[in-house]
Amino acid sequence: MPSSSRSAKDFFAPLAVGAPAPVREVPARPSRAIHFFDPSNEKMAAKIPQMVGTVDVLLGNLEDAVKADNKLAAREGLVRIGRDTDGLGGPGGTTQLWTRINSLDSPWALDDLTTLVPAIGHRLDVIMVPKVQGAEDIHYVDRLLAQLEARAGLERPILVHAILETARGVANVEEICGASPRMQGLSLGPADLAADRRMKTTRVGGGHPGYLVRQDPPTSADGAADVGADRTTYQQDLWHYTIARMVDACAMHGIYPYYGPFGDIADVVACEDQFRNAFLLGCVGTWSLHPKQIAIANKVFSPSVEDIRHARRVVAAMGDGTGAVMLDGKMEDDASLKQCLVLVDLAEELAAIDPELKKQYDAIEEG
Ligand SMILES: CC(=O)SCCNC(=O)CCNC(=O)[C@H](O)C(C)(C)COP(=O)(O)OP(=O)(O)OC[C@H]1O[C@@H](n2cnc3c(N)ncnc32)[C@H](O)[C@@H]1OP(=O)(O)O
Ligand SMILES: O=CC(=O)O
Ligand SMILES: [Mg+2]
Repeated sequence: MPSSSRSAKDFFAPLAVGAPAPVREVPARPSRAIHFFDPSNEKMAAKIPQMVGTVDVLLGNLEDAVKADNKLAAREGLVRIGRDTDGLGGPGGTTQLWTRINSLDSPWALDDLTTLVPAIGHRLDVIMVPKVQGAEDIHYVDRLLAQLEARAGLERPILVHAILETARGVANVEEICGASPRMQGLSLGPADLAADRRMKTTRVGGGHPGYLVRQDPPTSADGAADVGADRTTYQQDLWHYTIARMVDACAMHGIYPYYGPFGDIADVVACEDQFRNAFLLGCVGTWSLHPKQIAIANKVFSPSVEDIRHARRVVAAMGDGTGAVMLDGKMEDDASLKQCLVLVDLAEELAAIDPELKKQYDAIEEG
């Protein structure tokens, strides 16, 4: 039952006469990397046509990281790219086209929506809304999009993705996810969230060496603790709590969770670790801020050949899917089978759009 102020019977009704019918199920389209670009940056914009087909999602960013003086140029640049780029966005697109609009309290958000939907609404797959505080923000966008879609004669609804980057947004995460059938997913916004929570960090995502636990001190023969002794410390994940909440809220509402930005572009190793933590916890993808983060995201958010080999063995060993069996000294049953099916299904979805991955997964059967 969706947590919305609308009754269950009205939940899937269009919000404006002539608007397309809302989706009943959010399409599971691969979106391992949501690659951000600034459409007002001519060098970046020029690279977009050749990036189609090399990344699951291209996102024209209009919000933070676009200078205030360039907001109009970014919006217009995105309209041009959406209109003129083959294979980008819409039902037949090989790469999805998303945008991140400006925040709803900014001077730009209204014009972002009223410009983009009539101009390139047929190409736009998902609109990312930043700094979402509660269901009321989604309801506002939901109704406005329905009106704009009706006026533009669009045949399919544009989906909505919220960034979780305020304390109130985190507190309201379940109602945000259930606020509209348009809700496609959520991304973690660690930079704004850190500021809003008054965390004492200065980074865009990732860990912090000060957030750690330390091994207990050794004790001497008389039982005294030697607190000055060298002790191993273990850096902890600042984002574990929020990602886990986000994953549960998304799973409950049948929508998709994503990690967000990793700002240390040079540290490709820690970036991969952060992405993998999110993947293992249930996220389906992440943002990419720089071209070199696309390959990292594609690698991490595609199940490994080893995992698929194992998952297929469990599926085969479990026969009709009930009971318990032993495989390599380990017990497998209905629950581990379900985990394996998550991986096998994901591999099939990815293989359908990624020929290189398909070759690797197909080779498992031969080998
Ligand atoms: C907290 C948040 O809100 S995060 C989301 C908002 N932030 C963003 O969207 C940032 C997007 N990324 C960027 O702006 C840039 O990648 C930066 C500023 C991080 C680094 O930019 P640069 O210093 O130019 O990077 P670098 O010199 O390595 O770029 C190499 C090439 O890749 C291009 N490039 C860099 N980033 C991108 C991108 N995101 N998309 C496409 N091309 C890009 C550059 O234009 C450059 O092209 P060139 O070889 O023709 O000169
Ligand atoms: O928008 C992203 C963030 O981390 O803030
Ligand atoms: Mg932000």
